[in-house]
Amino acid sequence: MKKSVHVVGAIIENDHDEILCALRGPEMTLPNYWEFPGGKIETGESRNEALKREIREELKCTIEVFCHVEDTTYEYEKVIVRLETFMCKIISGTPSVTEHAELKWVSRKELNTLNWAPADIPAIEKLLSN
Ligand SMILES: Nc1nc2c([nH]c(=O)n2[C@H]2C[C@H](O)[C@@H](COP(=O)(O)OP(=O)(O)OP(=O)(O)O)O2)c(=O)[nH]1
Ligand SMILES: [Mg+2]
Repeated sequence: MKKSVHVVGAIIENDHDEILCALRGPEMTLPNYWEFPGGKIETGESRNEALKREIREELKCTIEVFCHVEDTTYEYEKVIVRLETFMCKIISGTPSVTEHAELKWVSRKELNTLNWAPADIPAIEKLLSN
């Protein structure tokens, strides 16, 4: 049976209506796709706790988590991913690259110019339409 993972992704928006997009590296699973920073929820963690921990680990900054945006399940070749995304704001620190190949701030209307991981498409559509 295929492995299932439950993942939280942070849609981090700044004061210029730009969203922080992260490029997965060539050695990661789903290489060279853009995603929202975040990762798998660990046992006993809430989604909020998992998101804050992942962002501390991956971007070295602290966020506040706001509204839930999307809940999508996507079946990849080897894994089934349930991705839940939340609007977030940075409350301290500046995002720095630790695991990703690149981080960039992209305006909402230009989000569709990036090659997003398939599980992210419903969230991207929502962000484009708001
Ligand atoms: N963080 C994150 N993961 C995503 C997104 N879209 C999407 O399909 N994924 C997939 C990629 C991975 O297969 C899985 C978990 O992501 P992850 O790579 O951040 O978690 P991890 O470090 O614990 O996992 P791994 O690379 O060791 O497999 O979810 C997204 O927007 N953000
Ligand atoms: Mg991650």
